[in-house]
Amino acid sequence: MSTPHINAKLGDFTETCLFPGDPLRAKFIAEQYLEGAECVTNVRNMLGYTGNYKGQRISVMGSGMGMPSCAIYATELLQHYQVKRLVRVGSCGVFDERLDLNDVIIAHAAATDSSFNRQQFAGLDFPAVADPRLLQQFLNYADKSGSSVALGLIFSTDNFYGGDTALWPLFRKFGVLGFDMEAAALYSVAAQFNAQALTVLSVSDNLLSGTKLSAADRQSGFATMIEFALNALTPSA
Ligand SMILES: O=P(O)(O)O[C@H]1O[C@H](CO)[C@@H](O)[C@H]1O
Ligand SMILES: O=c1cc[nH]c(=O)[nH]1
Repeated sequence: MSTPHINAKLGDFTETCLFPGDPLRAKFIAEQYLEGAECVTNVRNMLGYTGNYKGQRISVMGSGMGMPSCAIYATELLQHYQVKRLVRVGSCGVFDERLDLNDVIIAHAAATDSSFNRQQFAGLDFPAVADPRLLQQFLNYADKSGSSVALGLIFSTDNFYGGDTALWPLFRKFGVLGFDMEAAALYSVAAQFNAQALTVLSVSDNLLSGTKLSAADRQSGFATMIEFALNALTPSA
């Protein structure tokens, strides 16, 4: 079987799939962290892999950038490939002086400027929230391992370059830690298919200081976030 955007066979994906935006980050995770990783899909170079981490099978696939792309891959994985759990391991920009490059954030919910969720939900406001059991699992692992993670809201935007900085005080007041471009749609697509989703982000852009990671670091860095997510998903391994 295949879908318009995935050419894997049924059974090639495991129930749990890491879901970075960058397909080359997916390749990096597979090659650096998964034993026996095999590429299971490559349509449009949106690479997906399955391998073993500490003896447990796990998949990783790119989502692309932005909510429309993320929603296409999430839908096909959940609807056709029997994936049950999507964990976004993404990058983000922050405007909070307590956070800096490479810090790790867990987004328990996402506000958005996108109309995607209203289109999904009959024009009404949808609460884009992480799966509570998966969130608890990650928080428990953070406590147990002493991992430093910030827990908060994220703002998923359609507009990487055009954000209005005048909104930052409002966002701060409401607990928004930073920006990504996918979490809000990922959470509604997961809800639609009764699946679990969580977003973990590593800071790539400090919007206050203007410091930012290189393209190479966004592709092949983020070890703290990647190892945190893999270990939180395999706590007994
Ligand atoms: O690094 P990824 O996971 O792609 O996430 C962030 O990076 C991209 C923008 O550079 C957007 O997709 C944004 O959400
Ligand atoms: O959405 C994003 C991702 C990374 N950095 C940003 O500033 N925004």
